[in-house]
Amino acid sequence: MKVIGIGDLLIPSQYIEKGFSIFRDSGAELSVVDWQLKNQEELQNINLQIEQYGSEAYSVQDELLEQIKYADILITQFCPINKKVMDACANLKAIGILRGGCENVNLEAAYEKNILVYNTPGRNSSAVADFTVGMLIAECRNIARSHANLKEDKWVREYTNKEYIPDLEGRTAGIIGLGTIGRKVAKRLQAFGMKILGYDPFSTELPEYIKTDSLENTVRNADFLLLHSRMTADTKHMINAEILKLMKPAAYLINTARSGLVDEKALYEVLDKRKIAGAALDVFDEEPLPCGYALAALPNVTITPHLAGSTTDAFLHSPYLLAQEMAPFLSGDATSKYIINK
Ligand SMILES: NC(=O)c1ccc[n+]([C@@H]2O[C@H](COP(=O)([O-])OP(=O)(O)OC[C@H]3O[C@@H](n4cnc5c(N)ncnc54)[C@H](O)[C@@H]3O)[C@@H](O)[C@H]2O)c1
Ligand SMILES: O=C(O)[C@H](O)COP(=O)(O)O
Repeated sequence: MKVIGIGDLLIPSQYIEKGFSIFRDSGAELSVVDWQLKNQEELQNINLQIEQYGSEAYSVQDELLEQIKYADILITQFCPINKKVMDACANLKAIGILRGGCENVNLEAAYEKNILVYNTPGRNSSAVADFTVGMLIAECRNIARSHANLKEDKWVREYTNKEYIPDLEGRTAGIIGLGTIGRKVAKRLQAFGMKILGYDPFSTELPEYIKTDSLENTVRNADFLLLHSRMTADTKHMINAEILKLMKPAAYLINTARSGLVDEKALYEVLDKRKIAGAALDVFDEEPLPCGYALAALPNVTITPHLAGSTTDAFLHSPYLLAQEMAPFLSGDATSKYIINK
């Protein structure tokens, strides 16, 4: 078996190479190449746009196709594995994706060609869950804006949310999407003494401290509304102007999932008019943020540049987790794994 890892700017080839130690025992022939991107901006735009337009919109350079054409197994995080790539790799039997989502794989094409697709759910779920809690506290306790003010020699102790600064204990977290990350966030917030209410039409076997309700009731009751759903055609703008109207004036919205889950213009309106207390956002309709982005200028928003999943631990663990997932395939007793995005 020839296994080829394709590194990118987020998981460079040296991390993939370390993760290959598990594959090594199977006697596979291992190599790694890099998907050469012009710059970080290109990667981030591709990450977002893949989910919007489908991976066939992107071409992989001919030089890369030449390097990977004999692969039996391809491993990558963000490199588009579209029909063109599958056509170029005549022996391809399996694709391993170092992500929870497989939006950069043309799953239909893989299915037609009988190529198995493996993903790595939860590879950075602890990273995102930790970060989400940090964002929540940073926003409602004015940590980031106080920091920015002090750096400019400004001693400011009062902000627009001065009537809405909550203790977390006893408050309600409304979690939309109770997958790997949503559940880890729930566990962390429960430890703060918060009540956990959630909405996820597909979730099963939840811990007893997570109560579920409709989307509307979850939003109505939340002191903190946290978005952790996957981005699909069905979830696009699920948090629209009508839903935002249901939020309490003292509530905060935290989004470390995907910006498309929220109608960003409607969110701007409710924040600008102080219909909700504030928001903390790691993801945006346009990434990297262009200069003068309206949301960024609001005084009741904490923002970060799509950083939630980026810990060294997550990058290091990803290839190991995927290799474990694919071990049965390498030892010849694969159960078919065709991933269909919800
Ligand atoms: N900011 C970052 O750096 C970063 C890093 C990793 C993941 N993410 C994003 O975080 C989100 C969660 O990731 P995950 O690994 O927990 O995914 P996951 O697939 O484990 O969980 C997603 C959950 O969304 C649920 N869902 C689907 N449709 C829904 C709907 N209509 N309403 C409510 N819930 C619905 C699914 O049932 C699932 O339980 C994803 O959007 C992912 O892209 C962001
Ligand atoms: O950059 C991100 O948002 C994540 O690393 C991608 O997360 P996903 O693979 O779970 O969609």
